[in-house]
Amino acid sequence: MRVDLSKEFKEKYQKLLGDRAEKIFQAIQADSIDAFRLNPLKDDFKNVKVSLDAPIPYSNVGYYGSIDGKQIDHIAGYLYSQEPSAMYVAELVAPEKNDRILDLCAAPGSKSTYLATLMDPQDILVSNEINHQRAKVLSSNIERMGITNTIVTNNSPQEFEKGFNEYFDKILVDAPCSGEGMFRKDPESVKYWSPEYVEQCANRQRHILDSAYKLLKPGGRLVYSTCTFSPEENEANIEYLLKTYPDMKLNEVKKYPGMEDGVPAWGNNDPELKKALRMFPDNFKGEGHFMCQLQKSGAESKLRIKQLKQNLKKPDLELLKKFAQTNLEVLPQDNLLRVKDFLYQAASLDSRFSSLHVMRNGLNIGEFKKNRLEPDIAMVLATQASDLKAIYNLSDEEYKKYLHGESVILDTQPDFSNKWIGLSYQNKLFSWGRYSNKQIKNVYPKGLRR
Ligand SMILES: C[S@@+](CC[C@H](N)C(=O)[O-])C[C@H]1O[C@@H](n2cnc3c(N)ncnc32)[C@H](O)[C@@H]1O
Repeated sequence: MRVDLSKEFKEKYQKLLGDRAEKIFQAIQADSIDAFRLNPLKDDFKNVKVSLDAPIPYSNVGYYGSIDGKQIDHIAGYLYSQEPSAMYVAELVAPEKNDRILDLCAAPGSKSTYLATLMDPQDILVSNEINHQRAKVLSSNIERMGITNTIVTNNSPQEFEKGFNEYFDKILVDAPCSGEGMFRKDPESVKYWSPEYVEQCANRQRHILDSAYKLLKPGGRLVYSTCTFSPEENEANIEYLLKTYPDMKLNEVKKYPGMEDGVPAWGNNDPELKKALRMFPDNFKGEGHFMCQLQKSGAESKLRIKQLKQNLKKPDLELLKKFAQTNLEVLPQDNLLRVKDFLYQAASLDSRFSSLHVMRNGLNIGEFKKNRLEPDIAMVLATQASDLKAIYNLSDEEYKKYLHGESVILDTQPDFSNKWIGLSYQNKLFSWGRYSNKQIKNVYPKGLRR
């Protein structure tokens, strides 16, 4: 589809880029570049039905090419579709052992799901999204990828300032922006563009950066990224940050072929701005992006952390034990938290999180119903086959029916005596099934059926 660039847009970039502008306008009319990532949280993560012939040079898990959202590799969380430029953002965050990381503008979750795979599973990722509907999508992507160390929250950046000042070692601000770098991927978005919209975005981004600064520990690292070209939302905002907070400095980052320096003339001519990184689609195999890594100076002060107690009462614990004895090889023991009727293995028990709108804290194990615990799909997606007592691998026909919401009638009577069965297709676990009398009852969540 042709991207209808406005006269104002073209004139702006002709002024900024001279002769190069025409090349970029042409690149915006070309096809966007598809890519995907593997999920190393799975033991057999390379066991996917998609070509791995074209690896992305700056990512250990990224490949050029497109995937089918209906294939089991996607449904079971082995694959995540993400355009190639965006993959470098998580690499710039570069998680380290014992980090507490905040992804402040996280939906639908492509950076968070990448970050989680670069982190030690014991360390905490807070994945926040201000918009409730988008936060639900984020939460379901975290679930699909089998991630267990993440707290998904639905708050504004300002709401974090009440309890989380100087709390995070690394913060990612993948800011809401005018999206100029994504015009060819989403040609409709060009309709929202205007100089006033760019200004509005820049203004909102500065507010988000003000909050992020407060939440960052001294010594901590902030990564700022946008998928837009505009100087106002990029170099000018970094210039604002450096001027407002003199303890913030830009770090040098590795630039692979096609990655370009930030443009000092698009800020206040500070040569430091060269340390930022730009990707233009005429010169880079990906969409248009800006990103940079900043560091806050100073030494970290000790924070007092009040831990919530595990709050599982004896009868709940008995139900969990009963469920685990029949269905699991391991009993979840640490960080058990009951929230209403739901049982979580919490990523964090820090009481601060009670002040936020938490949508998911770590692994959702299941829901207490009358006299039983019903496991949640999150558990099966985060589990390796060896952790389950019973698994049934569906045939092509059974899989189609199961995804559709039907139960599976078995010809034989397997040794499943009323168990929760891990269901797989092509040997990839993707759901629970409840076995009873030669039938596997369908418990696939309605929202995921197709
Ligand atoms: C570029 S998108 C994030 C993409 C995401 N990081 C990913 O990789 O999947 C920016 C997000 O910021 C959110 N947002 C909008 N206004 C915001 C605000 N004032 N503060 C924080 N986030 C905001 C949007 O809802 C949107 O989900």
